Amino acid sequence: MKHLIAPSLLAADFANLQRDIEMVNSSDADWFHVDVMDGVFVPNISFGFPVMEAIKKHATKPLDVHLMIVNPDQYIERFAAAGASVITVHYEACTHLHRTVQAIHAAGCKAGVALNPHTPVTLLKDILADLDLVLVMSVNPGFGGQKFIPNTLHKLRELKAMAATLNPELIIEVDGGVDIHNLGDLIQAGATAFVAGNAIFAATSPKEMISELKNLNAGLLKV
Ligand SMILES: O=C(CO)[C@@H](O)[C@H](O)COP(=O)(O)O
Ligand SMILES: [Fe+2]
Repeated sequence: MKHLIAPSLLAADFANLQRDIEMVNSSDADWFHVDVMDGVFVPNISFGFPVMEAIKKHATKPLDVHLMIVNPDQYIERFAAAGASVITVHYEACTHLHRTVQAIHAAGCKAGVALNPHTPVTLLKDILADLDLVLVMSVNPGFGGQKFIPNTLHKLRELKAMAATLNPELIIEVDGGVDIHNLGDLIQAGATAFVAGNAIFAATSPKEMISELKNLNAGLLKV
């Protein structure tokens, strides 16, 4: 299956959000990546329900919601009601991760778990079969426009090997510092979905950059 591209609206122009959403609607992108930050789990605050509901009103593609918040359980149903298709919680923010994943599924969404750069993928072994997606953070969460951490490539390879036996359908998403230069290596390492903020919205033509990212021919790269 062709890899998925999820432009991160964190890098969009919030004063022209509808324009940027419509650009993504008409592009080769697959999902909208929606970064929710609470100022507690991460040292930054992005936006909450009113903005997400406004995004949902205009978006014609699924919302891939990345919750960088403590106590995500408290808000699963509200994020589902606000239009999330995928809800990803952080491993580091969940005491009862299995229960949280069940709650995401009960709310009718795909369930994802995100790992900070320091968190080993092996910690997901006993829950991998219950997940739809694992999001491997390739920067420390909290900000767009950061530099890609190269160790991510090892983590992706390890996760791909684990998923081959435990959950072959798993979507392996990578988030942070992804661009046209490292995308090929990331595909080869096993990632199947790519978040990109700066690489898209700071490009001369964001829509063309989405097409370049989407159509990078992984077939020409030896997987
Ligand atoms: O979750 C996050 C940051 O915490 C990301 O989704 C960023 O928004 C990605 O931005 P770039 O690194 O691609 O600019
Ligand atoms: Fe994100």
